[in-house]
Amino acid sequence: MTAGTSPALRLVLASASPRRLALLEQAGLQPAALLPADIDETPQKAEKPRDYARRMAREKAREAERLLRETDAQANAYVLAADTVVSVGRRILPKAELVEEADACLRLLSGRTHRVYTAVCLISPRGGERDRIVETRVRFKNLAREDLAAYLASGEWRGKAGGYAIQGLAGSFVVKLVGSYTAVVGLPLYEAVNLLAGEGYPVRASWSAA
Ligand SMILES: Cc1cn([C@H]2C[C@H](O)[C@@H](COP(=O)(O)OP(=O)(O)OP(=O)(O)O)O2)c(=O)[nH]c1=O
Repeated sequence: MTAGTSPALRLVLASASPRRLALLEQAGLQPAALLPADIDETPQKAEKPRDYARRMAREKAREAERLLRETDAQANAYVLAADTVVSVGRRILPKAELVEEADACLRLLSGRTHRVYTAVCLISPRGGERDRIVETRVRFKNLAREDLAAYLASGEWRGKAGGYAIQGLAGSFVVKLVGSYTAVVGLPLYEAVNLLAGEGYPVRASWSAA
C-alpha cells in the first residue's frame, strides 16, 4: 500500500469488477482492499438511466463503507464505487446474463448511437460523499448477421451492461465515441482521480520509478 504520509490511509474499491481494478491500477492507484457490495440493482419505475447509475454507485459505496465499519470502526479509508449503465433513449439495457438478452441488446445497438452513463462515488475518511456522472455517446456500425453470431459465440457479452465490452472484440463495432473511453469500460479515470485528489488522497504517491 502506498498512500503518502499517512500509513493508515487506505483506498477501498467497492467492486467485484476486474476491469475497474485494472483501470485503477492503470492510473497508478493500488487499492488496499476490494469490498464488493451486494445491493439490489433493480431500476425504479420510470427511473432515468443517469439517475439510476448515480443511485447504484452511491448505494455500492455506502454498503461497502458500512461493511468496512463493521470490521474496523476506525478505518481511515476512502471508499470508491462505480456503476455503468447502457441506455437507448430512456430505456435501460440489462447486464446481459443470457445469450437472448445479449442478442436483443446488440440488435438494438446495431447501426445507432447509444449512451453509456458511468457514475463514480467516493466516500472520504470523514464520511463526506461526492460523485461524478459521465455520459458517453457511442455509435455502433450496422451489425451483420455474421457479426452478431460470432460475437454471441465469443461470450464476451456476459455480465456486461448492454451486452458488449468495448475493450474486447466489440471495440471493432465502434464507429464513433464522444466522451470517456475509460468510463465505458467501467471507471472514468479523469473523474475518479480528480475526486480522490480533491478529497486529499495522494494520487501520485506511487508514480515514482525509483
Ligand atoms: C459497456 C461496457 C460495460 N462493461 C462492464 C463494466 C461493468 O463491470 C459492467 C456493468 O455492470 P456494473 O453493475 O456497473 O458493475 P459490476 O456488477 O460488473 O461490478 P461491481 O458492481 O462489483 O463494481 O459492464 C465493460 O466491461 N465494457 C463495456 O464496454
